[in-house]
Amino acid sequence: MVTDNPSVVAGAPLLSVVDVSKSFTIHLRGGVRLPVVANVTFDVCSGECLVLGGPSGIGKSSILRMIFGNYAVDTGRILVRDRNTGDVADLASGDPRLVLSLRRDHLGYVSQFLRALPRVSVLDVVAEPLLARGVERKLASNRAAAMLERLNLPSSLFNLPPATFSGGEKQRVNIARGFIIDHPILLLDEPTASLDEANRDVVIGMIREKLAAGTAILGIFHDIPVREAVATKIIDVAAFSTREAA
Ligand SMILES: Nc1ncnc2c1ncn2[C@@H]1O[C@H](COP(=O)(O)OP(=O)(O)OP(=O)(O)O)[C@@H](O)[C@H]1O
Repeated sequence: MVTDNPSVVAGAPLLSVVDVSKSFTIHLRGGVRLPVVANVTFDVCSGECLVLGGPSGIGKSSILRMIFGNYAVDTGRILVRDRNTGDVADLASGDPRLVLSLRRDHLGYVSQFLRALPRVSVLDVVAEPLLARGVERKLASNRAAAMLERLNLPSSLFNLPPATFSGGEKQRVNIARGFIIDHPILLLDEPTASLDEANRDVVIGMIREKLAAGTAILGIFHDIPVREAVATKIIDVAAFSTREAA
């Protein structure tokens, strides 16, 4: 990591997960607790793509959701480092305002499924993160269109809401929205699961560009060619599991 600020430790991780554990309480089953992971500990540095591996149901998506603040952690810390100042914030113990500000400035997340408001056009769905940061509408729309064109989404779809799109089309909209901002940390939950080979290759290229620009990426890729193309390190989440895979 290159910085002019002496307070920043060169090569310090942008994301550190420290001794995190998580169990779910199933209220419909009389409050039974299902432990999922414990002692989850790893770092992700600038330019690194750490892949979470392991069997279905072992807790990979839950770890991403905890890091994005969608799931609360039971114990442990999720440390997000500011790459300019070196300041570190613990998302795990932060209030919702801290979580929102870390999402705005540090954490991008591409989930498996697009959650879009009804009647909002694809262009607006993708441009929204830029508009929220004060980018002028025309410029934001142009950048959204360029991103969607790169992902081979037909321009005839740009002004439609994505609710009725195919799985692969929705996934490309989701990727465009997640990649349009240069977040220092990017969380990817199977971003290529519904894509054909040509579009998968486009996404591999986009991920590699982010890495070259210094983004710290944490991802889940069941697709082995994608994993091999982008991973700098793979962690087997079974090592943190507290139970058998589902
Ligand atoms: N909100 C929730 N409430 C209750 N249990 C949950 C919840 N979210 C996840 N789980 C359970 O936690 C376990 C881990 O799920 P998770 O989705 O993290 O696994 P995964 O490794 O990502 O699986 P896959 O590879 O199939 O996507 C599963 O047994 C799942 O049923």
